[in-house]
Amino acid sequence: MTTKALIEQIHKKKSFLCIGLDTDMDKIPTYLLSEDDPIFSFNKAIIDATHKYAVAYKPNIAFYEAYGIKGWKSLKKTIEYINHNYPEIFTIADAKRGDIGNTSAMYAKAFFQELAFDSVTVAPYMGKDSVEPFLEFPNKHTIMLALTSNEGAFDFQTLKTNEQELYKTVIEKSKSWKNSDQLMYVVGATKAEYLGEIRKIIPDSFLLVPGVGAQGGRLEEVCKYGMNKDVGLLINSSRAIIYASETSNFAEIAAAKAEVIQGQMAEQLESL
Ligand SMILES: O=C(O)c1cc(=O)[nH]c(=O)n1[C@@H]1O[C@H](COP(=O)(O)O)[C@@H](O)[C@H]1O
Repeated sequence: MTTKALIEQIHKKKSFLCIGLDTDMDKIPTYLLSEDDPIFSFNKAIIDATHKYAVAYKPNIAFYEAYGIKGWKSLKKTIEYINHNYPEIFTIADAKRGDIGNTSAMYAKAFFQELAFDSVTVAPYMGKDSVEPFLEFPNKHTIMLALTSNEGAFDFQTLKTNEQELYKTVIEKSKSWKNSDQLMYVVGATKAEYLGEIRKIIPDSFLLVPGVGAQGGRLEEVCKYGMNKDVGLLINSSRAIIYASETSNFAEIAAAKAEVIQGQMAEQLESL
């Protein structure tokens, strides 16, 4: 999907909500466990109920890998279901990959070709040649960890190297990489106060912002510092939406949660 198509969808739906499909067998309603593929059944119900309010879905690959072959099958069915039924939706494989070049090329093939995601998250620790293979795929996007939402972000990412914080150096360097216009960046909603500084380095890039809801990040603050003329934000919420209820009408309740967030996003878009 092109960035232009993503922006159009955001304006059409008045939403920049990404729903995280962190689907955990221990958390889904127990009556689903007797189904053939409980993870897919749960995802399908959530997607059908919430797609009006969301522009992106982000399955976190760990939640699928944890169940081995069955989990991979559920993941494949989920991405195929979205691509077939809701082709306007932007899809993110949250895999946090990155390795030496020929290995990264295989990760890229797995998520962009075999599974046909629009984007994949990568960790930048191994540098340029570990990220560039992901950037070889036209109209696919590579979402690089910049400043993450967790406490451990302060262990390395904010340490000063060459007079500035490491995360700033990482973002700056990545701008010189081949096809860097296909890069997006992860910035945690819990780090909203850093967004002003980040926007000075990458005013035009899209940011994936996880950490609202269960981790305590605030939508208004993220928009205040992070929004650009094209919106430039995909704000993710996983647990606070998909596990809003354990009852049989879990999908409706998830949709109601998503609708509230979409309403707040529509207000923010009015100020653009
Ligand atoms: O790359 C991510 O998506 C990510 C980066 C980050 O800094 N923090 C973060 O929470 N995430 C992911 O975003 C999701 C957040 O889930 P909730 O806290 O349940 O909304 C999880 O899938 C995390 O793995």
